[in-house]
Amino acid sequence: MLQRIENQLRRGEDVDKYIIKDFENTIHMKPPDVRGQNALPGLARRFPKVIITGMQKCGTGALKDAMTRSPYLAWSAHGESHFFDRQQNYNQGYQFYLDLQPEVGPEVTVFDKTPSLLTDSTIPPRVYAYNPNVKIIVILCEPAHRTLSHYLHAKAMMKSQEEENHNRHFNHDRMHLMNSDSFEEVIDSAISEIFENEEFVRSAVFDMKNEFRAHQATRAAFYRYVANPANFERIQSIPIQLVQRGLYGYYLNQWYNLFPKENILVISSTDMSQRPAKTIQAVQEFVGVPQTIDASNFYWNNETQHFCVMGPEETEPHCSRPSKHRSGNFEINPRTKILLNRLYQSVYQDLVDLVGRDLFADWGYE
Ligand SMILES: Nc1ncnc2c1ncn2[C@@H]1O[C@H](COP(=O)(O)OS(=O)(=O)O)[C@@H](OP(=O)(O)O)[C@H]1O
Repeated sequence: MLQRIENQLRRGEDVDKYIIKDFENTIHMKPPDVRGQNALPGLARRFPKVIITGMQKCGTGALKDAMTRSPYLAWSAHGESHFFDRQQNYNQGYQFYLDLQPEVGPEVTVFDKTPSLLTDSTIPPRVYAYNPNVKIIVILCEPAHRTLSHYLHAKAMMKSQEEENHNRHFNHDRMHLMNSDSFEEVIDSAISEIFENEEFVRSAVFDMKNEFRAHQATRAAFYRYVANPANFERIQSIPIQLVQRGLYGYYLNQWYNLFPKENILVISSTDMSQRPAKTIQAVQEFVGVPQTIDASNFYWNNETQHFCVMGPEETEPHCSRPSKHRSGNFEINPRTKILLNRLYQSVYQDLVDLVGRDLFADWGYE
């Protein structure tokens, strides 16, 4: 298995020179019997054949809600498994993962949705070691807006955790930033930290007087930062995560290096949001289940400005909750938008090289 992963990782080029390959001690070497378990007759827990790996805050919840309307698709009643990305879960092995799954018939495909999987370099080899035939779904959204949505989400989570006096998986040492600082201040401080040792790039990114031309240097410095093992712990802190998780091309490349292209479906959050029926039809085709979810399962909700999903008959409709924390209620200030655009435009081509530009025309990057 290890040799197979190493051979696969050698296929990629260019972006790969920044990629971490030191995963030997981080994976379970013996794969589970996915095929045998999933072929059991009658009701049984079944291993996920499909994983929605991201992107966090890009509409993974809406995608999951729509998918679970199909009688041929099911996900865990425990919610996001965090099996591959939380060491305490992964250490417990595949039986632990199986125990989280729903009991369903053999005609049902179980899927996992854990949107924090996409942007952690240790995860793709773990998922490959689990099942090299697994199908991966990734939903992507405009990365600058994603940082805002992630910030609001983190703040709201932190507030509710404080209220519950509940110390879950947040890094409280660094969370002081989130308590007092505005979104703009948090982004400034994250960018300063990422380019702490890259004076030329840092000055260029923050320079509002001159046209930004340092795309190549910014890309290289950003990738050096995320690939440096000395930064792995810092990357887990919310201020850095907000910015680092927009490196879609860099992280997607690690999945494409391991898995066949036809096993990865990348969709756009704009499509999910504006054309949910078409999107979910593409998902059903990719997963290989009968087309049971179509336009009749969606209706527009003016209050949330999103489609709600309904059906089959015996189930309640579901609409995303209107909330004052929704990023659609906020504007990013123009200077912060420029900073974030400079970063993400510097790395945009790596994403385009993998999945083309058609999906992202509405980002305004061209
Ligand atoms: N129905 C529907 N269709 C498409 N997109 C929708 C829908 N409802 C919500 N949204 C968007 O999803 C954003 C939340 O993304 P996630 O569900 O991936 O968040 S999470 O990572 O699971 O917390 C969420 O971001 P925020 O509004 O900032 O919360 C929305 O932009």
